[in-house]
Amino acid sequence: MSGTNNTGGATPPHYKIAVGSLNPVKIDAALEGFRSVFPSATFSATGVLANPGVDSQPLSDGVAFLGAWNRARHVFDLCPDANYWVGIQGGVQWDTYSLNTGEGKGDGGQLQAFSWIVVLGGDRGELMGKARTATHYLPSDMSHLMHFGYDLGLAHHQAHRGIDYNPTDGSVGLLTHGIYGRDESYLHAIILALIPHRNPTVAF
Ligand SMILES: O=P(O)(O)OP(=O)(O)OP(=O)(O)OC[C@H]1O[C@@H](n2cnc3c(O)ncnc32)[C@H](O)[C@@H]1O
Repeated sequence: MSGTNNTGGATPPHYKIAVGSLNPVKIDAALEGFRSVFPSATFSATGVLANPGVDSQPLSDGVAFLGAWNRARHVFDLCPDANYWVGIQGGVQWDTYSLNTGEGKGDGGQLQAFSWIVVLGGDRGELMGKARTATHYLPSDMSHLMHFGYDLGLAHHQAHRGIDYNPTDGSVGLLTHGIYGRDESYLHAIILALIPHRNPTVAF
């Protein structure tokens, strides 16, 4: 993939990333993550509508991971000419360590919010990296609403009427007053999910 440019220097290799989402925050985070992990290459990223194969609001760690994996596999099928395939899936899970209820599950417990990221590479998508974003806890009024079927965005809207989150900051950005946004949380996890790709001779 490398050649020479008209100044005589080597042209850096270019790689295509296919992201299983039309959400610009996810696509931009994936692109930025690849660029920071592989600074001597160039990248372009395309978002594609991929099927997570799970509920739109996953309620467990495992289902959220499955959503990320399904998105990555689906975008692999849809974009065979890409070099990397990325699935990002948000989810929530009842805290098993909650001291509030002693049960840590169901209404009255605390909800953790996070996303899973799966990055596939290799000719057949056989090289997989995965990572979970940082976790934050949702306020109890939101957890209550989500217990009754609201998704995260709707629960925010309902619980904090008048203070809508912006898509880039997301839930975590609203709750940290803009110190740590959804974009940054995706970026950090993309970098971690690229560890096997950055170290292809190491077994994970
Ligand atoms: O278009 P896709 O890729 O599906 O992106 P999404 O924004 O819907 O995000 P996810 O499917 O990954 O997240 C699952 C649910 O959680 C919601 N969600 C995820 N992150 C959020 C955040 O930071 N703030 C508010 N809602 C969020 C989202 O709207 C979904 O209903």
